[in-house]
Amino acid sequence: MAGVASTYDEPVRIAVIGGTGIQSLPGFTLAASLKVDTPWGEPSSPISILHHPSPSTGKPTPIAFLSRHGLHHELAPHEVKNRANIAALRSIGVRTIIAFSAVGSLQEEVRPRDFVVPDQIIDRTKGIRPFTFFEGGMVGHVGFGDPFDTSLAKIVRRCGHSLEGEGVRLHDTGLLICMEGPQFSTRAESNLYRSWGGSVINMSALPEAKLAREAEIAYQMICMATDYDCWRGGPDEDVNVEMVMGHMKANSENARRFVGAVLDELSKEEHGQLVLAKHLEGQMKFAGAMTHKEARGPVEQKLQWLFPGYFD
Ligand SMILES: CSC[C@H]1O[C@H](OP(=O)(O)O)[C@H](O)[C@@H]1O
Ligand SMILES: Nc1ncnc2[nH]cnc12
Repeated sequence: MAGVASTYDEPVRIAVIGGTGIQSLPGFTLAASLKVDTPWGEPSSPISILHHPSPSTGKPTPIAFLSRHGLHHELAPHEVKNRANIAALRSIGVRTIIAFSAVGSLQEEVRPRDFVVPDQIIDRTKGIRPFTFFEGGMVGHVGFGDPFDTSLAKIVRRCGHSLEGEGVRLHDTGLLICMEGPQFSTRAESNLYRSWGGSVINMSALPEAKLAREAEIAYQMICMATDYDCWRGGPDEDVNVEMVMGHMKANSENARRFVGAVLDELSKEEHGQLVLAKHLEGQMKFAGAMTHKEARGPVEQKLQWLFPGYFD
């Protein structure tokens, strides 16, 4: 990009991952566009560093923005460069991610254009996406009982509620089904997920959330419903891309306001420790050091890159 810096000297702590219909975050000042190479390859898109004025100090807080499906939505859900995305964000200092996703609703009360802050996930991906940093000679296990960061979730919910009455409808919790795709579900699958108590469905939460946890990054997804999948009506009402994009476009202003409110709040000094994910710091030093030094395989070098000093 002509005239835009390709480096950024300060660590960037907060990132937004944009999904379907959110390939950029207008209204912020573009300070740099970074091409980060990682041992897992290049991320889905260059990382934009945006300046966001902190409401408490007035100083600009840098925010990293990454477009999950590429700058022009060229990556299918199973082609998203999840490991490179998370590794690249961690390498520039990111410890908090707000991820955005267009989802199908599995419940009547979750209406198209409603927002949901999910608190649980059921994994219905098919194991074809690379889903861990810990393979190829170093074994690591990390807790995932709460797949989203519970402290971050509280802030996100508060911000969403502050916009209620201005066109934003928010559901505080939800069970997110993450399916493989790219084809949408069958009616039988959609009804099965409803019988499990599923609230919403997408194709992108995993392995993104798992990799963020492995990378010691606090992660919360904000979902926006765009359809009722295929359980509710006849074939005429089934989800299709036009429907998803139509609702995303019509409600994009609210989505941006929601993300903006969360960034305003996270930029406050009082959230400094949370934004640095101090509660997760160091967990992989032990979880990832299971494999005896002499027995480690070639992945060790990659993990040294991701966690400098952890596995010396
Ligand atoms: C275009 S509909 C299916 C597509 O939409 C969602 O994308 P994202 O989560 O990145 O907003 C869903 O996960 C699928 O990838
Ligand atoms: N019905 C649906 N299924 C999976 N992902 C989606 N994203 C938006 N709507 C969806």
